[in-house]
Amino acid sequence: MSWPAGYGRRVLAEVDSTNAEAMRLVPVLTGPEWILALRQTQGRGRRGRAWTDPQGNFAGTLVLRPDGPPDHVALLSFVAALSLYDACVAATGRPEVFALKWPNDVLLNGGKLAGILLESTGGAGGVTHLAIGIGVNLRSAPDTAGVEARAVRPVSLMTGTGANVAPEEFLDLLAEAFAAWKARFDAYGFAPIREAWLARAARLGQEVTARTMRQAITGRFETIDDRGNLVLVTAQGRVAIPAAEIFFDGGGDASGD
Ligand SMILES: O=C(O)CCCC[C@@H]1SC[C@@H]2NC(=O)N[C@@H]21
Repeated sequence: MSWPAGYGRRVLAEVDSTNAEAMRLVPVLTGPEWILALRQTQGRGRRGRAWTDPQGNFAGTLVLRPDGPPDHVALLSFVAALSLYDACVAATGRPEVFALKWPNDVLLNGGKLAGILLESTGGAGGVTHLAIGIGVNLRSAPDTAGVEARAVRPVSLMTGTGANVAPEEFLDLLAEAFAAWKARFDAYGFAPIREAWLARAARLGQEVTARTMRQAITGRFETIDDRGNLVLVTAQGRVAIPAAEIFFDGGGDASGD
C-alpha cells in the first residue's frame, strides 16, 4: 500500500465537520487534500440530516478542484463510492458482503455501512472546489432510533465482518483506491465507472421505490444511465431519476421528506 502522489493528508484530533473544515481550508490548499478527523462533533449527512460519529469510526473529506462542467463533476460521487467499496474489500478481504446502493452508499450484509456527502463551491458556471465527505461505521453503528422508518438499518464493519480497522489505516486504503479510480475517470470518462458501479449494485433488476422531494416512484431498477441517473421501469414506462432516496421495502405511500 502506498499513499498516492499529489494528494495531501491531514489528520485532526477533533473537528466540527470535515466537510466544513475542507471549505475553510480552500484558500490555503494547493492541491487535492484528504482531511481525517478522529472525532467529529457536528457531522453532516445527506438531505440536511445529522451524521453521528462514535469514536473509532471514519470521518474524512477529500477536497479538490475538479475539472469540467457541474454534471461531470457530480459523477465523482460514483468514483468515490467505488473507491469506498474497494477500501472495504481491501480492509476485510470479503467482496461478497458489500454492495453499492444508488447513488453512493455502501451496504454490508444489506445494512448501511457508509455514506457520502458531496458539497461544492461555485455554481452553474462551474464548480471551483468539491468536498467529498465520507463517513464509515468502522467500529460501531449509530443508534437506530435516529434512523428514518423503512431506511436501511445502519451496521458496522467490526460487527459485520469482525475486522478491526483504524480510521488512519482506512484512509490509506481509501486514498489509494480513489486515486486509481479517479485516474480511470480522467482518462476514459464515466463509461468504465458506470460499468464497475453496476457490477457492484444492490437490487439491480429488482423492484425499488425512489422517493424524490415531490413523489415516490416504484419500479424495476434497470440501470444507471450515462449521467448517473437511476433508471426505473414503472407501470407508466421508463423513468430516469436524478436525485432521490431509495427504499427496498416499499415506502411508496410517502409523499415527501
Ligand atoms: O447521509 C449520508 O449518507 C452521508 C454521510 C456523510 C458523512 C460524512 S462524515 C465525514 C464528512 N463530514 C461531514 O460532516 N459529513 C461527511
